[in-house]
Amino acid sequence: MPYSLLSADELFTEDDRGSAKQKKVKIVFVIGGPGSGKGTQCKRIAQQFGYTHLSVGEILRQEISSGSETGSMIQKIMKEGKLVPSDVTVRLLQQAMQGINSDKFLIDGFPRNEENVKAFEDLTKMEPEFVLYLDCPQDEMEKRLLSRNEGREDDNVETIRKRFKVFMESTLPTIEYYESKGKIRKVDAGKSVDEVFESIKVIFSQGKDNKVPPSRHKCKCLIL
Ligand SMILES: Nc1ncnc2c1ncn2[C@@H]1O[C@H](COP(=O)(O)OP(=O)(O)OP(=O)(O)O)[C@@H](O)[C@H]1O
Ligand SMILES: Nc1ccn([C@@H]2O[C@H](COP(=O)(O)O)[C@@H](O)[C@H]2O)c(=O)n1
Ligand SMILES: [Mg+2]
Repeated sequence: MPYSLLSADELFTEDDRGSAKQKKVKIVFVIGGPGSGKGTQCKRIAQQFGYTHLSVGEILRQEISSGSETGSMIQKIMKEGKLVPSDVTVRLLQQAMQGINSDKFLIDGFPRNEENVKAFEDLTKMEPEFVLYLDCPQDEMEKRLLSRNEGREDDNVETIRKRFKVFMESTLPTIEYYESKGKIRKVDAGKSVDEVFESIKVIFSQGKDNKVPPSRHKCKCLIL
């Protein structure tokens, strides 16, 4: 089945179509290693700053729960700590976004690799306003995941280590790509939940365009 993503036309509301005005949808991506606190902080950001929080991992887990063939394919990949093909991920993300009437999306756990970035850019022709990067030491992330107790099949030492490897090899280059575009807003996520949120609040409070000086994350350029 061919997958399509939100087209520019689909981003018009009924009212907007009448007055030929485009609905401006603002997107913020939230990335960080497994257990860096993406879900925890996104809940707070959504509450305080009026964003719609979409966790891509959660969207994929819902597909698993639906019992579909795609769901069983996703389940196998997740158990291995690997990444789901981008056409599947982006289609499910699109469906979730289309089902919600919001102009501010906080997309948690996306993008995870170069393929995710490319699929999103190609299909939506949209870019995030900025990318929040939760930077956390690996030993702290591992400790958090091993005491999370939410019954996730991928929260075991073996899979956690694989997820760290995928983060280093596949996700860090996407951070470098957005850094080269001046879009990374990095926070130290190794502190307490309250302290991390204090740093995040500064970023989300910087005027309507969220224009804050980019963080000084050293990186190489990712050629897409
Ligand atoms: N700053 C923090 N200090 C201590 N514990 C935290 C902190 N942030 C989150 N936690 C806890 O760590 C665990 C992982 O947090 P969370 O689920 O938010 O991470 P995540 O980045 O979404 O992980 P994943 O990528 O696996 O979905 C949770 O049990 C959460 O309560
Ligand atoms: N863009 C993404 C996001 C997630 N996955 C898969 O889901 C797993 C869990 O994601 P969390 O954000 O909840 O940690 C992740 O390990 C991947 O298997 C993905 O493939 N692509
Ligand atoms: Mg999460």
